[in-house]
Amino acid sequence: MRRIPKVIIIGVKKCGTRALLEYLKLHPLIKAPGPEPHFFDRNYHPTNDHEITIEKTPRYFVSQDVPEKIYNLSPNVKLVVVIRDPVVRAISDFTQAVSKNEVKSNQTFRRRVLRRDGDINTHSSIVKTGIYVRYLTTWFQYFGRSNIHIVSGEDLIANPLGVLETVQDFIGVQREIDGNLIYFNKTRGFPCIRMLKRNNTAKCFGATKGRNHVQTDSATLKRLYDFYRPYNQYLFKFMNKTFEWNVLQKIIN
Ligand SMILES: Nc1ncnc2c1ncn2[C@@H]1O[C@H](COP(=O)(O)OS(=O)(=O)O)[C@@H](OP(=O)(O)O)[C@H]1O
Repeated sequence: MRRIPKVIIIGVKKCGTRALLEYLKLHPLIKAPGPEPHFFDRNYHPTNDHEITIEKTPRYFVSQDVPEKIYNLSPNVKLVVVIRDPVVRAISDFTQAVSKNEVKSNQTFRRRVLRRDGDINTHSSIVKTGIYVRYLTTWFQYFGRSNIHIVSGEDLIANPLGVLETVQDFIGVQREIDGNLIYFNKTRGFPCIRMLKRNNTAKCFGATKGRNHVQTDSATLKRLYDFYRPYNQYLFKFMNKTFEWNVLQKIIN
């Protein structure tokens, strides 16, 4: 029988999708073909699989045609979305672009997210991606609330085991991820995975995860927080849940 993934981490870019995928792979029944197989955009071929196949492709979240494509193939698929403070997400996204040399040398975070007149550049994907509620409403229209699970990226770092319990319940598998395998690594400042098969050596995520962010000024941060606030409030109402997105608040006050 030909199968497509039963669970998809659809995003959001720079919110912790890779960590979540790696943790879930510790479950004996959960298999992932690769970190980002791009099943629904580049490699649109259903595959054979007898286990719970999971894939993560953060671009799906913001791709207009993907919700319908997935729905037409698999209306009951379970979707997981990781979201974090959209201002921090934007900085993380820009930091990645800088490190990949995708940013001109005179480009700063401020210039990327603000227009010359000081208004928010709503055409920038770095800004748009953080308007989570705009994309989520489409996903909810197709898949309904019961098939979409929203994870806090901040909780995923602070309490990975707690998050994983809720995700395993959502996926419908027994809670079999061994909590001893995930531990907080002080040097990295993030949780890492203990590799039993490799003498308990640590598997931390590469330098592209949890890196130092580019610096930005408090006025830009304030503009962004003001911009996202109404969208966030709408999102919290929509989800019936609130996230504490104020880590940078002390800088702007
Ligand atoms: N355990 C662990 N180790 C390292 N990093 C962790 C971990 N858990 C969550 N995170 C956060 O994941 C952020 C990267 O998100 P993604 O994996 O979704 O990025 S990507 O879109 O796939 O490029 C990354 O963002 P930055 O800190 O901005 O680099 C991390 O904050």
